[in-house]
Amino acid sequence: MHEHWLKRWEEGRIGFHRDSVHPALIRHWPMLGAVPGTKVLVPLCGKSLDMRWLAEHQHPVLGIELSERALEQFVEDGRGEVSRYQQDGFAILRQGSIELWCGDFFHFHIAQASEIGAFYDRAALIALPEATRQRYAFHLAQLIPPGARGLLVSLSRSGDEGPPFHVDGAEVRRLFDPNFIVTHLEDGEPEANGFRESVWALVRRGPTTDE
Ligand SMILES: C[S@@+](CC[C@H](N)C(=O)[O-])C[C@H]1O[C@@H](n2cnc3c(N)ncnc32)[C@H](O)[C@@H]1O
Repeated sequence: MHEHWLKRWEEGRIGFHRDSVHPALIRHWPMLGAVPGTKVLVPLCGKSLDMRWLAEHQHPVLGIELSERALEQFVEDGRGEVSRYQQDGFAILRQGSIELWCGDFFHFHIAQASEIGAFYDRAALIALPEATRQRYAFHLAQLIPPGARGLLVSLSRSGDEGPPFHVDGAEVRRLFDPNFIVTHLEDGEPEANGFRESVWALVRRGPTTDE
């Protein structure tokens, strides 16, 4: 699967990339209750402009992405000095308050996640095949402290060829319920290609949450 994504970036087959900030982020992030200053984890981040929006809203960002090309394109399109360094086997690019870790999300571990207090997933869960989605939900829960919040933009679709993979509401609940309080926020309009996004708020369960 890694080869698949690297090849897509090489060939510019990145139809998932949006040229504008996702409206669900703008609409729902402020209500989530993530305090400004809280660092946001963005798994499988691509070169998403949503990271810039988060940074502009006083959230340091930590994105993780397999493709170096994606991350180089992100900083090229941005403003400000870029620093590059290595840490724990990841090549890291930093621009302003955005740090981009190049490598496999599943190799990113709790010791590196100490400052993370929120997360944002748009098209990360749905980029992964079924068995890996289970692993993803568990891994994310390991990285997120109790009480931390996140926004998930998932996708259901007709047909079973992926990525993007079909992830319905029942699966979102099945995957995340054990470790998160899961709230359905909205369903997007059905798109001509049969895709339909759904938006969810997640709060990491733990001693500080009520449920
Ligand atoms: C569907 S794209 C979504 C990108 C971004 N979230 C967005 O909204 O534009 C999925 C991204 O995940 C990356 N990816 C896939 N598997 C990964 C992994 N195990 N670790 C890190 N990145 C991964 C791919 O290279 C691709 O850029």
